[in-house]
Amino acid sequence: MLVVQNINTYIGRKQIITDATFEIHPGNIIGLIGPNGAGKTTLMKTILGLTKFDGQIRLNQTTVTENQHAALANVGALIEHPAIYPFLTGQQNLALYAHDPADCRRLIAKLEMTTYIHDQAKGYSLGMKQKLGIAIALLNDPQLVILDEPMNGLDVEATIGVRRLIHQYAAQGTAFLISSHILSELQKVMTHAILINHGRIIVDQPIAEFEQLHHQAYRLHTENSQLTVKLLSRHHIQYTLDGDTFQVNPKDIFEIQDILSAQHVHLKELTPISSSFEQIVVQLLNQQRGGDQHHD
Ligand SMILES: Nc1ncnc2c1ncn2[C@@H]1O[C@H](COP(=O)(O)OP(=O)(O)OP(=O)(O)O)[C@@H](O)[C@H]1O
Repeated sequence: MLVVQNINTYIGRKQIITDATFEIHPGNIIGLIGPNGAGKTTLMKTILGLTKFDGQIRLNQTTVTENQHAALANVGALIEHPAIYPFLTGQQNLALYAHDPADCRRLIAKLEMTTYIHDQAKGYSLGMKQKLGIAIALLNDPQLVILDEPMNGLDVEATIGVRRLIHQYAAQGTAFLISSHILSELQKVMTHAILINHGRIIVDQPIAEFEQLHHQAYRLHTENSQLTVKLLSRHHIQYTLDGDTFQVNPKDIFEIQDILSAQHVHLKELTPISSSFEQIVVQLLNQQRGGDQHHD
């Protein structure tokens, strides 16, 4: 549905996105993850034809450029602050974009905006504005919805409501590209993860594959920790040590067993341990910085 190929985005003379390539298919919920300033918002704006870029963006075979937005008719978006007219009511704001009043009513009910939807939007709280912005993005059964930090300012119930809506729309084939710093929240909805750092995509994977490929470390416990330290160091094998427990990389476990066995150091434990999604992301970013394998 959406094909992004070799995108380079510039703001002024500064290159913000470098060589971004990925695809989004119907029903995908892509979590766009990355540190502050990584380029998430810029990438979203680029897809919406709002920045200067080179490379190819095609939505259903139709090209999007800075000046060609026809393909975006079926794309809903909430980027930075919702585009809301403060002197109109929430209802009037929705009506500006809606093709079908029934669609408005449905979204107002699902996002529980009934009590204030006839008030002027200028009096709305941050969360109320955010919900209205999400409702606008979801109007008219979009094929693709781009949401930048959608959970900003939402209370617990609204967060659950938005999550439910995302699942419902995705089940009907709508695709989502969602950025959030709340990884635990993204984890509840996303089917794929794109990790971006310094404007480059460093991971683009289905979530199951992502966790499987990146999560493992092994816990190692031997009968002689001091000798184990010496042997691992001598063979340049990376590890962390907490008390008597080592943590090592999966790729090294066979070599470690051979080394220890050659020196008659017996294993007491060698077991896979899983990391949280957050730990994996931190680890990947650390690796990018040339950092080590330490965990919190
Ligand atoms: N209008 C602008 N002028 C100059 N530089 C900009 C502009 N907008 C963004 N940038 C730069 O582009 C880079 C990416 O910014 P962007 O807002 O896309 O990051 P982000 O991943 O969305 O960050 P955050 O998580 O903090 O929202 C940053 O280095 C930022 O300083």
